[in-house]
Amino acid sequence: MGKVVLVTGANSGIGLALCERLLSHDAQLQLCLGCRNMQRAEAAKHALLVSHPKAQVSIIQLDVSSVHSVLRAAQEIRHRYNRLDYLYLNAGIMPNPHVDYKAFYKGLFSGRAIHMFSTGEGLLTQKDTLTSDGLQKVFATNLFGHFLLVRELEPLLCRPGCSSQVIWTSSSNAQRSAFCLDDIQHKGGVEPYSSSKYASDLLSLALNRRYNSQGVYSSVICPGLVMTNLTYGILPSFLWTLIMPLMWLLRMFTNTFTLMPYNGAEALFWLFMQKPETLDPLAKYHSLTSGLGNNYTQPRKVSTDNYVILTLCLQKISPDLLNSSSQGDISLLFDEPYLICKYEGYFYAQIKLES
Ligand SMILES: NC(=O)C1=CN([C@@H]2O[C@H](COP(=O)(O)OP(=O)(O)OC[C@H]3O[C@@H](n4cnc5c(N)ncnc54)[C@H](OP(=O)(O)O)[C@@H]3O)[C@@H](O)[C@H]2O)C=CC1
Ligand SMILES: CC(C)=CCC[C@@H](C)[C@H]1CC[C@H]2C3=C(CC[C@]12C)[C@@]1(C)CCC(=O)[C@@H](C)[C@@H]1CC3
Repeated sequence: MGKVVLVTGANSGIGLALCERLLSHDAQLQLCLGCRNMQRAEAAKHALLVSHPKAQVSIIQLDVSSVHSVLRAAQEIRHRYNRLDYLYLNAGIMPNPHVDYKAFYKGLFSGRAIHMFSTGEGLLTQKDTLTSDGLQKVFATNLFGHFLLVRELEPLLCRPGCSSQVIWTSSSNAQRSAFCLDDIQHKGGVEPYSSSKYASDLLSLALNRRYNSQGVYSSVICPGLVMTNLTYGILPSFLWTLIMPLMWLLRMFTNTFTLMPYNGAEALFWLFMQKPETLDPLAKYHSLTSGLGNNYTQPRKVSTDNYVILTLCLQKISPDLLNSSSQGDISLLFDEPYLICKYEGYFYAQIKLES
């Protein structure tokens, strides 16, 4: 049986480009596309089969923002496969983005212009909404649903004598300043995207602590700035077309302008070929494209110094261990040295504080 790979958000952008690259590399793969929209999923499957007619590609309906959908999809995946070698947690959203042009012009003439272009730091805000579970949508999509998926697929990921990889599509937009322990869903802020990506970096560290001994290795990547549905939602397309020559020029100064989904998928693909035991749990793997168009992957330390290192150790406990909990309320109970985050009295996160 070939390796089993599940990719969330596989029907477009970086996820779809990754699937193309994986199938070109290994024709024996059993590739499962985790998508919320079946029509878009079928179109993606069709496109993959046109270039790889013999490939084994299946679809699982999965809305990562919905607890019910994740639980149902995980059950179906456990039924279909007896192993999972790679779990790509790639689906992500940045709803209703707004560019702060004042900060942009200020940044242009500061010494941090390149940093601003490669991280988007301080330039973007978003308006979040609620899911039907009553959770903040960005948190539920980019982080919580994926966490539930990992937990629910544990029996396929943790197999004696075998190793598996969990790979998060994070971002260099992940910022410590956007993440607040008292508000992990980012209910009260305007940078839920940045907050959710920072939390995914922390969560990946925690997953490594918890699962490495069972052969499961978690990594985070940043694909760079890639032109996809997500980025086309930030500026009107005519503006992107206008500034495109500038973006190609900027590649000479920052290799983070990968621009094409194929390039953005570089680090995701690179990780596929690594021995997971050799990976650095404290690294974020960046897809980079040089001015001459060469792709490569570079590990950079996840920014965890100069402030408290937070380790999210997420676990599943029985409902009776927790008392009252209202639907959609991820509440935090302080229990030194842990913060316990609960959801429907069932899932909770232990956030250990270290100095
Ligand atoms: N583009 C960029 O510059 C960067 C992107 N990223 C990250 O890369 C990842 C992929 O994004 P990208 O390819 O750019 O953008 P796309 O919008 O092209 O892809 C996002 C994918 O996620 C899927 N998705 C969104 N919400 C859900 C959900 N609730 N359940 C299941 N699938 C969902 C989308 O499905 P549907 O088609 O149905 O909407 C789509 O397939 C994201 O995590 C993003 O944050 C990180 C850094 C930079
Ligand atoms: C209006 C003009 C002339 C320029 C505006 C440029 C910004 C819209 C653009 C500059 C850096 C970009 C960037 C991202 C979004 C668009 C920018 C802010 C991201 C935040 C997109 C999502 C990610 O995850 C990051 C890695 C990107 C970092 C750079």
